[in-house]
Amino acid sequence: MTQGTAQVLAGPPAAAALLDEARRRAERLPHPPHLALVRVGEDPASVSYVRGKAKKAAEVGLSSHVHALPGDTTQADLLALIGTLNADPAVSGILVQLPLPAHLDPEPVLLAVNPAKDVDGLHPANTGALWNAHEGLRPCTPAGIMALLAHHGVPVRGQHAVIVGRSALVGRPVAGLLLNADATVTLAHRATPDLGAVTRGADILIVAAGQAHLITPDMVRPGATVVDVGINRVPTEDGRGRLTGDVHPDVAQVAGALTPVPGGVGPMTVAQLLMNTVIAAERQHAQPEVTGELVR
Ligand SMILES: Nc1nc2c(c(=O)[nH]1)N[C@@H](CN(C=O)c1ccc(C(=O)N[C@@H](CCC(=O)O)C(=O)O)cc1)CN2
Repeated sequence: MTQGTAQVLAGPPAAAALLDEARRRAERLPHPPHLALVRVGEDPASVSYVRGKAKKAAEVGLSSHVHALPGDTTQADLLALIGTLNADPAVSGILVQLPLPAHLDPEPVLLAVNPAKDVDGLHPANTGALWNAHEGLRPCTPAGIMALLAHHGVPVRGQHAVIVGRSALVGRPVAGLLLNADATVTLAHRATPDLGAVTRGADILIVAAGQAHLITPDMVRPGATVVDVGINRVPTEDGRGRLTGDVHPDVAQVAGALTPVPGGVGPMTVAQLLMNTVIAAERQHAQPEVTGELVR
């Protein structure tokens, strides 16, 4: 590490290691694990993320199918598809790409996925397992963050981790994972008074607030590890826009280590999804009664 410039916690090498492990474990199964990707509507970011997931699945020897439903799909039709995928023993994992169009309620949809096939880790059976440190499937971005820290040798045990943002997709579950890894955890959010006073106490600062450059250098303890989960598209003169994180680039002058955007946490989300699909397939192979309609 150069003085005054944070070590870069790059996502691609950590993601490659996770994908290698997924490929090796998938090869040991009698059939390639199958991932069902459900997308409703044509939101450009969702189209791109789902395409990326299917492409990476093929690269590691998993089969996948994109169930692309029209934007005016009803809640009943979406639930019927989930029911069909739950009942199909050839389907190892089911992912419903978020966000869903505004007329659909995501909660009953996530609740309908068989927890054993819930490779997004968002079913209450899996979030409950996470908070009780029981076996289950863990949400992809949070588990990817833990794998990224481990890959780069960042210790977690005994560290004070501060998380900014309490979303179901990132903030809440990453708090549970850090707690399970013996960190002392503080969860900050939009109602936290004097956010800087809280973030300055962090050895590990995880920012998932969805607000470009929310975290400025004065809010970071010198030498801290900073994980930027933000993906904000900001306008550029050429009209194409540019991705930037929730952490101001000048934080690199203060932090000990920092994840870039893009190229940090993002690739870990996809790699962890494929790892989760392999884990789900392994458990279903060992315990076939959790597939099909028997367990909901
Ligand atoms: N059902 C889910 N929906 C969504 C999730 C999720 O985990 N489950 N996460 C996000 C989107 N997402 C995956 O779905 C995702 C976001 C970002 C990346 C990524 O690799 N980002 C790149 C930049 C990509 C770009 O140029 O646009 C990076 O950060 O380097 C992958 C997946 C919301 N929905």
